[in-house]
Amino acid sequence: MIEIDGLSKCFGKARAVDDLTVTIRPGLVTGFLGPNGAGKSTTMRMILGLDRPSAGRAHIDGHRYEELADPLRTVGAVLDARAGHPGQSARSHLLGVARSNGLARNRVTDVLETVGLEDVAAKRIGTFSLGMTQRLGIARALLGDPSVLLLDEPVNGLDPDGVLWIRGVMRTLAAEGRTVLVSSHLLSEMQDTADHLVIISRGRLVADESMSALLARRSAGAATVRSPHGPALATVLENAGMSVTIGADSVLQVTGADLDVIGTLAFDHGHRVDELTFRRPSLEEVYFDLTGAELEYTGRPIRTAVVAA
Ligand SMILES: Nc1ncnc2c1ncn2[C@@H]1O[C@H](COP(=O)(O)OP(=O)(O)OP(=O)(O)O)[C@@H](O)[C@H]1O
Repeated sequence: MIEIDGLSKCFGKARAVDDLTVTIRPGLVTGFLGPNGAGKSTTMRMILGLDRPSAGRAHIDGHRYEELADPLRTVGAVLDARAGHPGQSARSHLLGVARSNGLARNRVTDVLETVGLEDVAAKRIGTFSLGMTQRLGIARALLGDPSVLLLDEPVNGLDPDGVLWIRGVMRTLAAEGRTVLVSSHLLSEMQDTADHLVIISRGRLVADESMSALLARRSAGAATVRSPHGPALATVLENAGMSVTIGADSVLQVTGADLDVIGTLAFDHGHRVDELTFRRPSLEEVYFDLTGAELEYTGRPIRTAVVAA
């Protein structure tokens, strides 16, 4: 379990992480989402004792990272998959990490097998593809058989096979009862992988909810209403305080009410309804609903330079 309490980090006057309080529970894949610069990496670095908090604390299984007697046995992390000397083989790199952390040699064979690198264990790391490098990073994180895993953007640059593989690994680790915290800006990837989401924006917590609860938020979803009396029904619904847009073939998109309320109003006013469905918002829509107004870096149109003749 990771317990974060009032965690803050200032770089000069800038607050990268601002009074963050959240608990990351075991047995789940928790997605850690936020726009670029939201403070995800800084938070992970503070959990791992790589950055000193300006205020607050982060505990892993009840202890600050610095207090852990055998850190690798408690927490494994992949912050930057690149590690080790490019001329070293994967096996000798892992053996070195095992030796310097007092871990049994046979763990190296175990983790090489877990990540599917046994056949290339003797190859030099420098010749590895990005996917193999990510696998090696995960092997290193698993060496101590830790109960907590932190992965910073693990699918960055991976091909679909690699993405699928990492997704499977995370799900398996969580199913084994471990705490898995994975940061990403790939929302669609999180939608398929995470059980729970922690979303931050400008260093502040904006959501800490199960994936299903987050997607069930009605604010970003809309009801589709198809009726031969579209415009008249739209007026009825608007008069009841709902927000209605009329699309092609007079199909209505309605927000601000549950389906049964819409259906009852239509019935009471004598409007036949041929379709009444609720479209669940995608994670992307919910995410922008939550963070959109607070994006640190928003795109601006590129101006074409005008060169004076
Ligand atoms: N060492 C540092 N010195 C100064 N500012 C920093 C430092 N590290 C991070 N920051 C700033 O802190 C803020 C949070 O950065 P951080 O890398 O934690 O965000 P992030 O959510 O991981 O972003 P990304 O998705 O782009 O990796 C940013 O404004 C960043 O510029």
